Amino acid sequence: MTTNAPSDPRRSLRPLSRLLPYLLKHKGMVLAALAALFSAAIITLILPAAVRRMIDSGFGADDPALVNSYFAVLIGVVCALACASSVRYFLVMWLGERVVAEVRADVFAHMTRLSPSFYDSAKSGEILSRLTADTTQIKAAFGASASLAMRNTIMFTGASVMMVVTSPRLSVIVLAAIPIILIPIIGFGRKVRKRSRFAQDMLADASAYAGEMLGSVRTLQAFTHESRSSGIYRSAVETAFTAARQAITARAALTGFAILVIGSSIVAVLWIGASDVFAGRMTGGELSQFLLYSILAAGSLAALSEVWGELSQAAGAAERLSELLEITPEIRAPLNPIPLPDTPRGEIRFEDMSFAYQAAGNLPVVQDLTLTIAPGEKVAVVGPSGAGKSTLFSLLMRFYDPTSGAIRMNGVDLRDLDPDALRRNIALVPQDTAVFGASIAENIAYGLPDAKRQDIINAATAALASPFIETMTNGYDTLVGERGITLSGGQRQRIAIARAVLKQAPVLLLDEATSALDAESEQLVQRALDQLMEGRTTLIIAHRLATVLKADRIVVMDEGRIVETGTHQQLSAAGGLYAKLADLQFGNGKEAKAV
Ligand SMILES: Nc1ncnc2c1ncn2[C@@H]1O[C@H](COP(=O)(O)OP(=O)(O)OP(=O)(O)O)[C@@H](O)[C@H]1O
Repeated sequence: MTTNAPSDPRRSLRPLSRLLPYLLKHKGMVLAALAALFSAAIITLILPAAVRRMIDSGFGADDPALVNSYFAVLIGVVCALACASSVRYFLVMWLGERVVAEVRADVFAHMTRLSPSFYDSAKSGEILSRLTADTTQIKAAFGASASLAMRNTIMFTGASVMMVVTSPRLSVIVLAAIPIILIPIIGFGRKVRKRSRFAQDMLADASAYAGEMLGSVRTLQAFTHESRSSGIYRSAVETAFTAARQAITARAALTGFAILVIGSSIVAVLWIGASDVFAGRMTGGELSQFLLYSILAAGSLAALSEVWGELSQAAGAAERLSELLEITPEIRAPLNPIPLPDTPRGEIRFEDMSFAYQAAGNLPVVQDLTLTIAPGEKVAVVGPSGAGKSTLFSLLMRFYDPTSGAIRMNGVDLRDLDPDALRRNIALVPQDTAVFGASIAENIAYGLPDAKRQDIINAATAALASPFIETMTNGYDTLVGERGITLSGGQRQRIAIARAVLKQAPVLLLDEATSALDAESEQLVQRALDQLMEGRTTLIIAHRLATVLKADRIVVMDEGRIVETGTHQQLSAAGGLYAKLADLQFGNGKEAKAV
């Protein structure tokens, strides 16, 4: 995956424009926020002028009544400022939260649609870090930094103009200090950005590592890997800390420098201004007004330097998210998909098909495979480990497209079908059953969330899962741990079979569906599966040949090719690979006949 390389020069804020459509969905709120932003800035800019008039006309004229009325107006101005600022804060933060909620939901929805080939090489921990850490940065940018940037730009421009209007002479001193501050800000800022991006990359890697390790905590402990894992994580976190420390050092130096230059220029202004007041070249009120404007201008400039760093970090985050959103799923529905009939017959044809996984360097895994499976036929696929059996199932589900040749269902090339429609017609019992941290009933109804409770119970009964479910504290409403950790392998497998029973699809794919069951349960579940297979096109992968004896046909695969086909008797008699496998398991096939 192309990720956030620290050397990547992401200085521009352009990636943030990718988020504009999200903002534009809430035009009313954006306009209201801008109005509040401008009002607050303008009111703040009015304040110094009001102070000057109060000093010059009130104190200067020695008129307490005037001073009182000025104070009353000032309180009104402060109230308006308070209202505008709190409305601004609410609207801007609301927009930040809203945009991020929508970006997160869109990125997740997009990720669920990416083909399995993407996940063959992607790190899920790293993607999670983008979904959480990067979106949080964007929230900060939209919620606070963008509004701060706008507010401070308005304030800086307004205060600078007002300074020149108030005293062009003193303005020269303050404005001369600006380049002295800006030049190091740009230099330091670049360093800050580079180091903090690096710190984030290291943290993302560390989170990916932590996610993987904690997800397999039993293996970690079984192999006493605790200290090593902790050490690896600690050193990643330490590297992130070092990078963050360098960024902080640069930022601290920058802050000190900015305060020194700004403070000195203000003192200089005050000094020169005071002598101007003594000499009668300006009034005390004018000096106060100028001073307040220069403090506002300096404060805005300092805030802008800080915000700039945050905005460019957010731009980096937006870019990382855009990268994810720009990945197009390899498997997509065609523009005009051919509809499958309401009750498809379930005929499957592999036509001179070859396939290679990109992630495995395009080495052919299935080669020149031709096979037709009639509707309702039960075909067993056997062969040594790594022969390409599960890959056939993945291709049938259209998780991948063949490199050459075609696969057809009811005569239609899978690439001409909508993948959703295709998958609705296939029930898969995979090798590694995925059970989720939800209730047992929700897990069984995973493919059919609207299923009736009675249908769920019937499916569980058929899959022989009801006896263990009924002994659980809350029966079908019992929550299972994350990834079904609180269930045994056999229990998980029965949940998967119940799922397939509930789905009632015309094509059934069983990949080692009973491998985790004890002999007795296997026989019972097998009976349930026999019933389920009735009238359905079924492909069965099984290492235990006892499971495949009842198949209408057995296909033997080796190194991605079909090497034999026939019934158990025919293949045992042929003396090929199947006979060898059967011999190893049954001893001359004698016991096989007994099964
Ligand atoms: N997602 C993947 N990315 C890259 N290579 C893969 C992927 N899945 C499987 N392979 C490779 O493809 C080959 C066939 O794997 P497959 O799982 O289809 O074999 P199998 O016959 O089902 O094996 P088993 O009986 O052990 O399940 C193997 O060499 C495997 O390493």
